[in-house]
Amino acid sequence: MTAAVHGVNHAINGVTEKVNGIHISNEQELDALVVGAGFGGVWQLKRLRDEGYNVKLVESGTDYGGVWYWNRYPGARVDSAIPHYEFSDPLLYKEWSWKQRFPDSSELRAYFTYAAKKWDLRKDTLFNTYVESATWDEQESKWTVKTKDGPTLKAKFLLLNTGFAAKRYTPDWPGIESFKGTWVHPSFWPHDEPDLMGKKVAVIGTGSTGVQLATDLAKVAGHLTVFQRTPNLALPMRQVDYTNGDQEIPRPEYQSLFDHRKDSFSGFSFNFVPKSTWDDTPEQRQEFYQSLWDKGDFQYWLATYYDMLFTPEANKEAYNFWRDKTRARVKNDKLKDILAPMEQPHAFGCKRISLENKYFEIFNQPNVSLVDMKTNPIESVTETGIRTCDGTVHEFDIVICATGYDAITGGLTSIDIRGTTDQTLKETWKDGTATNLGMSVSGFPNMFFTYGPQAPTALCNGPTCAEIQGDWIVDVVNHMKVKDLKKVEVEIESQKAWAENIWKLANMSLLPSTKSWYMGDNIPGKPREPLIYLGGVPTYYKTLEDCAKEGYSGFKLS
Ligand SMILES: Cc1cc2nc3c(=O)[nH]c(=O)nc-3n(C[C@H](O)[C@H](O)[C@H](O)COP(=O)(O)OP(=O)(O)OC[C@H]3O[C@@H](n4cnc5c(N)ncnc54)[C@H](O)[C@@H]3O)c2cc1C
Repeated sequence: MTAAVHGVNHAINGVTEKVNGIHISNEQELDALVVGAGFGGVWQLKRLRDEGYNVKLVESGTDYGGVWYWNRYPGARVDSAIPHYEFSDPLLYKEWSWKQRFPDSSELRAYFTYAAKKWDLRKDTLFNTYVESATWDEQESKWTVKTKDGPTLKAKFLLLNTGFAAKRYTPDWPGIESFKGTWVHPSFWPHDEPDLMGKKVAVIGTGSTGVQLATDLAKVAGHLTVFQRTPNLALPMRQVDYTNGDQEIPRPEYQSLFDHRKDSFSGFSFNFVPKSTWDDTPEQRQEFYQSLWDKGDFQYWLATYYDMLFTPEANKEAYNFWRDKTRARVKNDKLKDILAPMEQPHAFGCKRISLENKYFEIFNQPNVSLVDMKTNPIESVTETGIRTCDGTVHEFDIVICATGYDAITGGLTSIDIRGTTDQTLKETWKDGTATNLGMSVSGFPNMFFTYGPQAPTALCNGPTCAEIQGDWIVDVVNHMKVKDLKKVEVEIESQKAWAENIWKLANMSLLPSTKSWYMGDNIPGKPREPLIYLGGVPTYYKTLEDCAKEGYSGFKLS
């Protein structure tokens, strides 16, 4: 018996059928099931297969790329410069050439297609396959994983690479369903590009996505209205086109660069300088800030004085430089005060810093206006547009709701995961997240995740995290095989110690002083807690290494 879902046939009751062109039997038993086809999942599928395991990858989308599969909105591009933002395998990087220093979403998708071909991944990948639930079977020491309208799979290891952005968030403004125009979350951007030329367009939200969208749409929209709740302290990107095929960093230097990503606080090849803001004279400081500013990338954020994220005065100094630079780019005094206020709105760098390409200049255009949601919030959505609290109805053909995600934990808690008790992961984390090493949870044996809570995650370059965490997970799997073990489980005491460490590090920084998704603030009812490990990649890497050397201390192996 077969059933067709999204044009895909799958097996029911144990009959082997073809899913996405690959043979899969219901309740097929695997060494590992990898969920998610972004950097994390793809790296693990490749590594585990190289080690000879029987492994499959399932992905709810129809192709590789993870966030770059979903995010096709105008202007979507990565803020991590290449070659940092790619896999470290010479088989890939020796032949792949990028067109730009910060590639756009379509180029990143092309890169994933190339990687999938080189690594021959498709034969072990099931697309259109959303994991709904996973249940631990204590007798068998295996996970039973159910997919929506698809096969059920059994695996010794459940490896979740569901990313930080799998659960979209739209505020529940009254009347959204009554809007007669197009309402879209940018990560569900239609594959058939809508024609926005001359249209009345709203972009709600000025996170990284909002900034990128607004910059691009200001060029085509008849009128663009940007709704800003919080100023984005965005930095100049300094894009470079590699039109002649020459990449900025020569290929022979790549391997060393990849090897040293783990030595950088944020997984790139730069670090905070071992100098306080006040070690320099005011003139030296201006010169140093300017040099970082000119380099573009995240350097003004993550290659600056070491005390910038930790002391309010140092942070304010960094803000003031940013503010003066930015205000000089905006002509209208009122808009200057909304976009780059004289008074620092929040700690610099404690919300995700975005990179921009002439974003602030769009507000000098006659077809662009800005609504300050701090003083004039959205009250409701009408048939024709958005009503703000001052009573104005702003009319739109299309509203792009760039309001982000239930970030970092939402993708994991959306799956009904039950471990050694009947309590789901969502219930387990109801009052706060608890993990060991930001990769595993007590009561959920043989389950690991990457780019999740209590790890460097959003403060770390994506591929760096994917490889560091993925390699560590593969080592655990190998260790279990060599020692003929069935079950690896977090000890509750090590989990408690890790949570304390997360808070301790966060409290040393300015992070808790700022409302952001790093602290769970953007989702009503979400516990307020640091979702990110602030010790930096080198310390995190060493902690993982030590844990492995000590025979996986903090874990019970049986
Ligand atoms: C708009 C945007 C811009 C970003 N820019 C940067 C940047 O500049 N630099 C940087 O380092 N990082 C950036 N990131 C972070 C980015 O998430 C990482 O760089 C990297 O892509 C993480 O890879 P991943 O494999 O962990 O997750 P993802 O790329 O998010 O992939 C996860 C995949 O899992 C799938 N999935 C989720 N749940 C299920 C389920 N239940 N069943 C089946 N499949 C599922 C999803 O469909 C998705 O394809 C950005 C993220 C976003 C959203």
